[in-house]
Amino acid sequence: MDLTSHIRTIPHFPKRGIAFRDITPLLMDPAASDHCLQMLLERAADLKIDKVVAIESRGFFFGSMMANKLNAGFVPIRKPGKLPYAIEKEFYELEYGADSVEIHKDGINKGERILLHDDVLATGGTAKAACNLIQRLGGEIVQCNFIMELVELNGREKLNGFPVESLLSYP
Ligand SMILES: O=P(O)(O)OC[C@H]1O[C@H](OP(=O)(O)OP(=O)(O)O)[C@H](O)[C@@H]1O
Ligand SMILES: Nc1ncnc2[nH]cnc12
Repeated sequence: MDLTSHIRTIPHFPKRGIAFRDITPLLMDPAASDHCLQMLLERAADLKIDKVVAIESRGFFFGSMMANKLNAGFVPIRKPGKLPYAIEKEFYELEYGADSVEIHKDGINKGERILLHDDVLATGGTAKAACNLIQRLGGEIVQCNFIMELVELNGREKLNGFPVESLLSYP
């Protein structure tokens, strides 16, 4: 199955010059979503994952599905001000703005094996900030896993030192 046919490109969203890669057609198609999930799981097979950590909001869809299938806990990394308990916070830049991300301090126990998931790896700013949070809490990042990477933005370089897997590559 060709997953790219379920990803829609919207020119100039959310800003002029950005080609937005939209996964909502993939989410609407159960067979394609299941195929995507199986491909993500294949890449995480035998890694003995304790927790899947996923990034708000588009990382939550397949992140929570993977956690369920891997019999792992699910931990959200959220935009600022959304998590109710004690947090760790990290600032980052992205392709079209700057922001910060937060995680609950009790989301990860020292030494736990972590799979980080998001839909898109672009500049890598968000994922790198997420990795910093995970490491601050003592988690071991065993894989950073994405549906797609936007190769020209070199996100992989920012995640230097972590194993990175993505299903699809876009310019
Ligand atoms: O590699 P980067 O340059 O950091 O960009 C990638 C991030 O940008 C998008 O999220 P966005 O901030 O648009 O939020 P959303 O998932 O809530 O739509 C995407 O889902 C990643 O989280
Ligand atoms: N071009 C893009 N499309 C979808 N999500 C993104 N996150 C960062 N850049 C993006």
